[in-house]
Amino acid sequence: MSQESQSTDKEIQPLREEINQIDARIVELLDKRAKNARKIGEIKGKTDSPVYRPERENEVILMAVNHSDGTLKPEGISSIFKEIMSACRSLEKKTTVAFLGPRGTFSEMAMFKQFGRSIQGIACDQIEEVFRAVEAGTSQFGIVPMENSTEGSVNRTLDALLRTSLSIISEVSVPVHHNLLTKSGTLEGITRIYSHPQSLGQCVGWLNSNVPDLPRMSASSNGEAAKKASEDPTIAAIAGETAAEAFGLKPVFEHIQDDAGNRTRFVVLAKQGTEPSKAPVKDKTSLIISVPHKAGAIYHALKPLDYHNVSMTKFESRPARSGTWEYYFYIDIEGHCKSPDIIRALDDLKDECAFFKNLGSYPIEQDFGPKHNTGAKL
Ligand SMILES: O=C(O)C(=O)C[C@]1(C(=O)O)C=C[C@@H](O)C=C1
Repeated sequence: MSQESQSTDKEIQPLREEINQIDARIVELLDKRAKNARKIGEIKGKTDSPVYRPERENEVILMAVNHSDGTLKPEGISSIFKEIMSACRSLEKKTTVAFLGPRGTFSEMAMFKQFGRSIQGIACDQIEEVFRAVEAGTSQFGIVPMENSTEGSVNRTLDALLRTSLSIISEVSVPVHHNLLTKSGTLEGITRIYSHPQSLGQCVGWLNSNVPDLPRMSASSNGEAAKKASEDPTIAAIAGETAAEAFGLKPVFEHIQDDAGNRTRFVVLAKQGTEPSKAPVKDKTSLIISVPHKAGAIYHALKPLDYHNVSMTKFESRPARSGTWEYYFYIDIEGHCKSPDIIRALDDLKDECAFFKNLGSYPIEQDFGPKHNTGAKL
């Protein structure tokens, strides 16, 4: 060992010793925390109340972020606490989550971001299968893509939401970076490109400029496309890094999505509902409505929101498929459906609607940008 590295080691050693002591203390506290969670689980078991409480988890994360002196980044604290709560939750009850598989999809990434790693993921082939798994009780929760910042809404999810008896209980978004992947890491011998239609749409500009002659084929998921590419050297796939790792593919080109800030928002489905979040965490409520086929109907339907001072954060239409140019409107409003002002607004809104469905209330995803601080304390 050189003299230089000996002196570096001498300087590092006391800091490592201190880290060892801190880690021992952290583990003691984590065990103590886990024992409390286990007790909470026993109490919940007596009344059959839901173990997973997204509104409480958001509150815990927000308090932890605000307690920090800023040395650790908010997103770092958030992911540490997600994993702590995931491990604690697993002592209360095993968490099962259905997602759009196979492994390596952005749905899987969103699932781990929301629930942590101490869960059992159940890979489904189709979005509708995720709904069915939760409805049938094969899985406690399901996670489905709702909208993408480049391509807009995921229509199969919107259609399945119309029919389901499940509620939306939380939302989570992940950055979506696409790569062009092959077995060899080159385009030699490649005759076609597979991906999910949404992903092909998110990369259309890049594909037109760089590989205009390669036919684009639709796959049920990016993971499925990656699987195909791993089995056939004439196929390239558009998928993320995790799919590349899962199926042993190499990138030919990285970050080929047309928008560098490309993100997908996912929603979590369950049979259970949620309770209103504690301030400063805010809730939103998702609704589907249709209005009578007459002039000014949508204007009259939305008037109660204005009257009760309720903010609308999303408004989107989808054909009712009745062949009569009628539409379902997918609406998000701020607030929880159990809070008095929202109850009043929704009562008035229902009176104006031909169809009304409350998809559920859930905590608004927290954005841990660099300047984040809401004042909540541990
Ligand atoms: O507070 C609760 O209800 C708990 O069960 C504890 C806990 C946690 O680890 O903090 C675990 C699971 C829930 O989703 C929320 C929080």
